[in-house]
Amino acid sequence: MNIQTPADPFTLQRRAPGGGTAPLAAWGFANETDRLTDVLLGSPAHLKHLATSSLSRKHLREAPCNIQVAQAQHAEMVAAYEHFGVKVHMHSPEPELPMQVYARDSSVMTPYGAIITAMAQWWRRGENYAAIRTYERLGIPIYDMVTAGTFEGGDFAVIEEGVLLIGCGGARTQEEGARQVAGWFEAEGWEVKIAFIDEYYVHIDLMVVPIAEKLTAVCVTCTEPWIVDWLKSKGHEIIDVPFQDTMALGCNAMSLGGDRMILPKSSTTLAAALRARGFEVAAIDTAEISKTGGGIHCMAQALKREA
Ligand SMILES: NC(=[NH2+])NCCC[C@H](N)C(=O)O
Repeated sequence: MNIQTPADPFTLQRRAPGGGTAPLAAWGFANETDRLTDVLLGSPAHLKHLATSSLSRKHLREAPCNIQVAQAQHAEMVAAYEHFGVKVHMHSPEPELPMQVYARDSSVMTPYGAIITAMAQWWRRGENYAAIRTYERLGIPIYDMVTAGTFEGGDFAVIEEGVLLIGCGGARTQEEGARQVAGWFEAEGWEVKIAFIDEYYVHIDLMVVPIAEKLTAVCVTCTEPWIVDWLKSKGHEIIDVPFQDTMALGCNAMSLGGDRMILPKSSTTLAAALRARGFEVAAIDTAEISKTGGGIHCMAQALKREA
């Protein structure tokens, strides 16, 4: 007998106030390291190199992004997901949205539905509205929307099942937004920590990124020691990514589960550490895209992972 679970209907606010929201049946994940089946990406069709952060400003000054090369690199990344059998879903590209390629930030997927975030920079605010339309089109319910200040998805890091690390640099994710999201997940029974970071680093996913169960990539040089100790206290092994690689988005990789990883070609220390552990590694040249301030993890939103 084949009993089909009824899909959860699209709604703009699925969150049960006070906690106890049921996980989605057809979408979502328990953690960020199970086998990825569906990913949400953004098109680089309208990508522009803007001075969005210290890092992107430096590249803009020295050697601006060649957009055509960046687009070709993005296509290779898409091919890598497809090669690994991951279904790729795309936001509808809009010419007014120059940073839509960074699909991590305008929303975040959770076990209970998507959160629509609140982008800090004016040229990214429209991405939040576009994201609502994307989730409606895909039939994925929205858990809730951030209404307290700003919150960007790169600062939402599911460390393991029921454990959340929220980055708060002030310039992108503000403390008000961080506390609102923290409150929701505490009500759901999660352990939540807020990491106050310097705005130079933009988002926490520059320096702390899940690889596999109890295995996390961390730039130990720029990550507060309490975070490393906290991860270790949970039994996580840390792969230390060198500072220079980290600033080239080398820590900003995407776990596909099943000991498979997509990471930037330049991230040779992380790649060697993973290969030594028997991982299958897809190393993509994303150097041109990354001049605009983000990497592989910033460009991807896991919509569904299977245990
Ligand atoms: N999740 C991330 N780390 N995203 C990086 C986004 C980069 C983009 N240039 C911005 O400044 O908004």
